[in-house]
Amino acid sequence: MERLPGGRRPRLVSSLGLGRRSWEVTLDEERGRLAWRDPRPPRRLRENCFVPISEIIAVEETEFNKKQRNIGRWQKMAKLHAFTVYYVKKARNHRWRCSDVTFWCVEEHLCNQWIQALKELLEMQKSRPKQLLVYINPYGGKRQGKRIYEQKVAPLFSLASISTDVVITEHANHAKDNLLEVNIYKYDGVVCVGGDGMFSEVMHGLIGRIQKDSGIDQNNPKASLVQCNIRIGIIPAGSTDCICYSTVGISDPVTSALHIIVGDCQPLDVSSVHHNNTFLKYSVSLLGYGFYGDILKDSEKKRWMGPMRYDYSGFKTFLSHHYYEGTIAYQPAKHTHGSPRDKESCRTGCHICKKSEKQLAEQNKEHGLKHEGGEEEWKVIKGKFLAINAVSMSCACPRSPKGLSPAAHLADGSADLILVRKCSRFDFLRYLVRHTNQDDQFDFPFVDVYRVKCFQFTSKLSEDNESNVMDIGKKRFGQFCRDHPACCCNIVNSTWNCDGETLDSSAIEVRVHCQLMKLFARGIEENCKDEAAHSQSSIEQLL
Ligand SMILES: Nc1ncnc2c1ncn2[C@@H]1O[C@H](COP(=O)(O)OP(=O)(O)OP(=O)(O)O)[C@@H](O)[C@H]1O
Ligand SMILES: CCCCCCCCCCCCC/C=C/[C@@H](O)[C@H](CO)NC(C)=O
Ligand SMILES: [Ca+2]
Repeated sequence: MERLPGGRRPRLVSSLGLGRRSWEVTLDEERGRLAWRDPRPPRRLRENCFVPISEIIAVEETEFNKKQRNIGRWQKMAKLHAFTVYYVKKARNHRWRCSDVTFWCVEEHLCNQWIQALKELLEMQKSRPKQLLVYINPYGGKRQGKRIYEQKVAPLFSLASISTDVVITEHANHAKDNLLEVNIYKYDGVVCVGGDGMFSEVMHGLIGRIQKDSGIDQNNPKASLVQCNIRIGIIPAGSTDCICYSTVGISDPVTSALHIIVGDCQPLDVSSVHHNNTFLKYSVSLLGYGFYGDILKDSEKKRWMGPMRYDYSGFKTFLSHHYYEGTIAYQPAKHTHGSPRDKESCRTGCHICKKSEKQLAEQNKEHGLKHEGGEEEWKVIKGKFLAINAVSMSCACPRSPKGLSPAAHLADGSADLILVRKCSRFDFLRYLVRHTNQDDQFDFPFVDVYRVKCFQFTSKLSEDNESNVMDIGKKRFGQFCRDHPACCCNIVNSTWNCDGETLDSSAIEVRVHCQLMKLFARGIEENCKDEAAHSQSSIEQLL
């Protein structure tokens, strides 16, 4: 396409065949879309059909006769030339699918002009990945990771001309260790096929590698960590897939692959967890002590059950009704404008996360990598708790579509700290059930929620018994109590559930790092079936 003054491109408008009819097709670079309309539509179809260029997956020359149905006299009169545009079609519940439309014409030159113009525009989509490093956990979830990748994802990557290096993991920590060695900088992103645990591995590998290459000591809980700009894509094939669900709105491999192909980018908060100046773990979803820690600990022994293990251990843990005593100290997140009791949730283009992004940029400009603002007031809470949950995102998942904290933000630099105090089994059940319906799960006298930027937790046991000798006794006592399932006493420690991995230390120090990493996602889109998809479906009815 020739350029107009100022580098602008003209619109490319042609009359092209689509099905049996002739359509007016427009490639409008300024509006960023490919549109087609029937110049003489029946009354019920006076719509313009369009696809945003940013959601076109690929364009290919098409061998017309193989692909098309009989289009009547045109086919007999001349050799036809055709091209197919593959694009994202948005279905219900945030599901994306790859759809296609084939246009034809008699002139070869016109067909080539269209293919070239579309390819040039796709080349200009700079955020799209060209080379990806893929890790597949063959044992996650229902052990379908390899099949899902090969059958549903690889063909889409190949259609979009993305080249991949694929590693099928052979043991736990394979991906993490590998990321510390390989030349990660030649890739535009890393994809993990598996569940939250697999994502956590890849995230630890990437963040750890960036800190190592930048000379940052991860053991220092006050260090300002260096942001990781290599995006991670999640192809869900795990048991909970909470991180995928909370950032895309659905756990569906094809939808996630398409978000990777179009080059989406969603920044994500990451919490660091330390104990005594020793780095333990990073977390992006749930850090849970008590109920979720106990479920995880029990379910790890039942991995052979697959995703069902969480239901089994969940029921068992609910019946055991253990509570734990301890002290929590936290610093409120004063920089962010939202509250955990907001009615609005974090959605694509969220203005609260955008404000945090701006603040972060200003802060980095002023202070470089030096950590600031550590001396604000701490609030202290002591008590007996059934659950202590800190979530950096909503933690929505198929079991709980609004999540543990429905108004938590993906990238605002804060976590929601949820304290569920000792209450009756019946009340705790009411609290749990509210995760599955529209009622407010924070509207109970025994539940408190705070938006925090950091917190510390020490169990009563760690406070009381600090010496090694006492530690041995404590472990023995713990064993004793576990041997009597009917006992609900609080003299044992729970474990922390850190994004689905257990942490044995019950005294921890947690800090949220605003937007430390990025995903191939765009957050959850507002739940309306968009105009383009609507028009596309009417077109399909017509063809
Ligand atoms: N080849 C392997 N063999 C054994 N374990 C592996 C292998 N590859 C990865 N892992 C480990 O398996 C753990 C669980 O995997 P993954 O998260 O994919 O599935 P899941 O636990 O079923 O799902 P979720 O985390 O969503 O509940 C990860 O923590 C990862 O370290
Ligand atoms: C009787 C009805 C009870 C319904 C209880 C529903 C509550 C479900 C909430 C699930 C939240 C899961 C948060 C995600 C945690 C993940 O990090 C982790 C690893 O995948 N998964 C689990 C289960 O720990
Ligand atoms: Ca957050």
